[in-house]
Amino acid sequence: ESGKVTASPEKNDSEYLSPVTIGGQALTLDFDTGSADLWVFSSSLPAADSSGHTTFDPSKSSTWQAYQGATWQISYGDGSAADGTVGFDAVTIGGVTVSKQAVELATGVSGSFVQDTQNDGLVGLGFSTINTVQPQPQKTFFENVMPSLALPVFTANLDKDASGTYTFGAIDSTQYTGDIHYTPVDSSNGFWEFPSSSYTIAGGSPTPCTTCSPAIADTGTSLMLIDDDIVTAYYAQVSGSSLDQSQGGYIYPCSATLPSFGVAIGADYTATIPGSALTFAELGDGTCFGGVQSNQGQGIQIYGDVLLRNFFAVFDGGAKRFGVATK
Ligand SMILES: O=C(Cc1ccccc1)Nn1cnc2ccccc21
Repeated sequence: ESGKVTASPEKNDSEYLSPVTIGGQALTLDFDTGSADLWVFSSSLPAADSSGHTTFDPSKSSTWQAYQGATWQISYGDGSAADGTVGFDAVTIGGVTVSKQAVELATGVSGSFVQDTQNDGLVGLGFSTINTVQPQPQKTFFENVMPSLALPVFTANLDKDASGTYTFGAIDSTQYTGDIHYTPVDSSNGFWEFPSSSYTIAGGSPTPCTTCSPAIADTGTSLMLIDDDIVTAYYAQVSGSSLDQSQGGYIYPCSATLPSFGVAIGADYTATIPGSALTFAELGDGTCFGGVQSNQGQGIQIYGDVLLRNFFAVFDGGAKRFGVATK
């Protein structure tokens, strides 16, 4: 079997939201290859926290099974967090159903989730080694459905300021051009992680970097969070740019011409993003906030939506590989 769903961007393509049915209830969730918990705003949240969100009410699902005593708590790199209880229910995405998917009910969420009223929770599409359910980590939707998919893959075809597509179980050849360039994935940290040992700024042949951190493909991150020395070199080529503490990153005049930025996807391919696609947001006063920002020395580079929205991306759970193609 295979299925596809729309991925609709929030403002600035900060995240992409997709329709999911759980126990017959429709919610709008953020598919996140950078984590492995499927959690939803629940009817048990304080009303002040769930106001504006659609909540999942287990008492209204005839197929809900509580997982007595199980709990979860997650915190993300940006400081946001959520926690709660666990059960199992039928989860359907694009016509593809897992009948007993672990569904994590939020009884607590941090402020950024409360404010993001279009987002009713997340579908983690990383590896279940980082699932936070106790006493027993639970499998992701993709891990559960993989054996019944025509191909053990899902693809992300995200677009700039336009709706894209997630597809499970098929590689839709109408969604890309040319070859798909794959790299093996090391899933030992729970991410779709691969080496990224060269980069290019403003074109030309790639600069090798033996000290470059490995990278992860992360649909749940808005920006590209890159090793500090590379980011410094990039903005050195943007006239009028500066590191603005209050904004939390590099800004520049929106009239600036940004150089292209290319990053290695494994050993054989450089994914190059044109400068025109490297602004994340206009700040309203003629300055712009860059899509390329520092990873603050975290030892991992996070290739988020600023990269992914320019490519067709394949997450291959069968061969444990990640691939990109132009489109
Ligand atoms: O947290 C991050 C990005 C990040 C920021 C700073 C340091 C390290 C990583 N992404 N992310 C991935 N999945 C998420 C889900 C919610 C919020 C943020 C999420």
